[in-house]
Amino acid sequence: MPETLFQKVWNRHVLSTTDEATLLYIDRHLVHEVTSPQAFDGLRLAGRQVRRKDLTFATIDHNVPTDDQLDIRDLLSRRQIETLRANCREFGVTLYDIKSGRQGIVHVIGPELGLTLPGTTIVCGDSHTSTHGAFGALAFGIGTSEVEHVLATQTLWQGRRPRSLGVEVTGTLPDGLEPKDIILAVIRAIGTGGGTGSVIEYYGPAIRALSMEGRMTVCNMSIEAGARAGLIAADDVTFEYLARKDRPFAPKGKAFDEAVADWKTLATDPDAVHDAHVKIDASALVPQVTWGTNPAMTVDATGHVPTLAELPPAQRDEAARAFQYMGLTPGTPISEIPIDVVFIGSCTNGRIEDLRAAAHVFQGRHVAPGVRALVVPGSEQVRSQAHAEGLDQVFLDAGAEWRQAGCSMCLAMNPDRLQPGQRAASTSNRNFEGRQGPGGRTHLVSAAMAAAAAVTGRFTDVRRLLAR
Ligand SMILES: CC(C)[C@H](C(=O)O)[C@@H](O)C(=O)O
Ligand code: SF4
Repeated sequence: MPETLFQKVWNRHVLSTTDEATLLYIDRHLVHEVTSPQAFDGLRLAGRQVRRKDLTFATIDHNVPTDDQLDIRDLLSRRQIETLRANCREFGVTLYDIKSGRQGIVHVIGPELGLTLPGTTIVCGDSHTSTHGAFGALAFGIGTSEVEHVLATQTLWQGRRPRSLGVEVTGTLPDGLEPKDIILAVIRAIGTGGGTGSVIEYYGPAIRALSMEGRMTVCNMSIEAGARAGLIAADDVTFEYLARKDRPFAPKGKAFDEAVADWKTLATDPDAVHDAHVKIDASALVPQVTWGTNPAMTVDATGHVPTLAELPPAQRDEAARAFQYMGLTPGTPISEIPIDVVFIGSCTNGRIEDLRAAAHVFQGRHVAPGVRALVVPGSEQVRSQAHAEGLDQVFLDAGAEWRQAGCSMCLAMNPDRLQPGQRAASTSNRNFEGRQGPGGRTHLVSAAMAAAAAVTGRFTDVRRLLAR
């Protein structure tokens, strides 16, 4: 019976099934400071240990300040960080702490460490765990009580097996466009509920042409389409990434070759069918900008804020609320919307290729007067790589702030926030009301588009800047 990649990985991990549920074996458990304290408390109360310390890895990302990581003034943040440290010590879990050289956003460091491997199951108390699916791993977010269950047993109960949604991306992504534009276009096409109950597999020539960084950007936002996870079959790009010498947990030598032979068997069989299928032509895309308060409220950078008449009746109420919250007049050209803040970072776009794309635009230009631009590497490794390439100097010369690693302004859980009413061009993944700070207004874009907004003070089709 032909199988999809998702079915193959799922089936490999089934330990037992009942009529309604399946017990899955978990290969890797990633942990951060926000969703783990109660899980460790639960273990302590029950007198249990972490079952597989060797498969459990923690870092600090959401609460860490990015101007000076060591200066944690917010009491709740400090307590959460100290609690994670104490829990990792007590339970013997490896922690990639601030200044370890390996700290960073959990979804950025997992792949860097070689923890994220094809065909594995990966969970974390965090919705954007879908990022790791870029390696052909079945990776998804879990709640805190499930974190406790995985800590104690290295297994996880799941309901019925999710459906498989095939998202085929054909053609070639035009110059100036980025993987972020692909995933925004996908969510725009299928809606924030388009992936509900499904695991999305992305495939097709435009996906094959992406680097691992780009594939992670795409899989990262699967959750914003309502999907349980996103997946891309591993190929030579994946194997090359995992073969690099700084991936301590990836198999080495003969074990690596054997693993590759196995990983190659995990692609979706030619005759396998997905439960549903969507096709997007990357060649026809232009840079994407969200205008509203969910990631499907997206338009072309060359377009305008929709008018109510242009929207289907079922979407009009939500749109009217979004116009108001976002302080936007329907019909306004996107290129006429001024911005106050630019945030380049997050587990969506805080990797080295994103910083390169931003630096390419910043090079020889300056942040527009009155605009604040933050560039925040997703990890300490990304930060040192950026230094090695001189990107930090490009950002600083352009008048942007060059920060330390963390979630930063992706969400308002640390000092990096929008002020009420401020409008941001942001490379992150969520734009609901207050996401980047109470009253803050978020427009999601690619790193190149964010940099273009920074230097022009408004949304500017980055292709116009690069064409000069
Ligand atoms: C804090 C955490 C639970 C949350 C998530 O699960 O996604 C955060 O990472 C986010 O992006 O909103
Ligand atoms: S960068 Fe943003 S989306 Fe990613 S884990 Fe941190 S808060 Fe969540």
